[in-house]
Amino acid sequence: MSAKHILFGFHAVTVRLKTAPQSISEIHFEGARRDQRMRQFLDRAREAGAKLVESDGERLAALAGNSRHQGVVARCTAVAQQHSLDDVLDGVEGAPLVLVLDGVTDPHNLGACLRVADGAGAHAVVAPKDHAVGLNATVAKVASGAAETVPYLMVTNLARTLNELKERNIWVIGTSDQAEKSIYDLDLKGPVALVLGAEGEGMRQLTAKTCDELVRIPMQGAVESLNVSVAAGVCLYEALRQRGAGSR
Ligand SMILES: C[S@@+](CC[C@H](N)C(=O)[O-])C[C@H]1O[C@@H](n2cnc3c(N)ncnc32)[C@H](O)[C@@H]1O
Repeated sequence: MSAKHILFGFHAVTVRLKTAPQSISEIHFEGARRDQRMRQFLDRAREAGAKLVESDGERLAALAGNSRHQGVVARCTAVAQQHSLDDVLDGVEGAPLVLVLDGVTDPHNLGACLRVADGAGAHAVVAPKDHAVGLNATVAKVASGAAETVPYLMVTNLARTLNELKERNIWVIGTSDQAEKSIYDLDLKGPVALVLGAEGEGMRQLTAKTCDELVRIPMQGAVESLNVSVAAGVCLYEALRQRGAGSR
């Protein structure tokens, strides 16, 4: 029998409803929530044929293991992630926030990046297939659940994907400790993709050239750069702060 997993929050469960509805055995929802987002979610879940179980906030928190469930918790089986960029971005409400990792091969770093992406509410993490680590057990453990909640897209051609993001009016911002402009001088409230590079070399040249803009995180001490997951945290949380979600 396949292992049971818990998914929670509108985004994670909606993505799973779209990509693998058959993997969801039941969705527990907070009956007291009757707002438009919940009504739309329940309509979508019914359309997908999901079994719905009415519940309350306390029981949902026990099921999810925390209180950040937004009134929606799904019991499901694990599936291999098969998201497409279109699947993920079409379901986004508001301005997309995407993390792109060019050449992160250390599973601990990928796990930590997924974890911080989840924390900051990023809609997806994108990486090149031939230049990255996959979602292995170490990644999943370090990610602390975020490997299930954040869509991880491994793409064949990263530069092409960055151009597709631009076609969707997503501003592609590369990061490098050599860049002149500071991340704190950017307006990150609109649709953005933040591109980070590999542990040793940083972003590949073509990746950097494809970005709309390059920015640095100010460094005050003797070291030149931050660990990639720390840099991802700084950038994503600056976007979150600017979007006014920092006090939640
Ligand atoms: C360990 S750093 C690699 C440093 C490498 N020397 C370079 O040229 O980018 C890994 C990644 O974290 C991000 N990063 C780390 N420190 C940064 C900083 N101070 N400013 C901007 N990005 C930074 C960049 O995306 C970088 O490619």
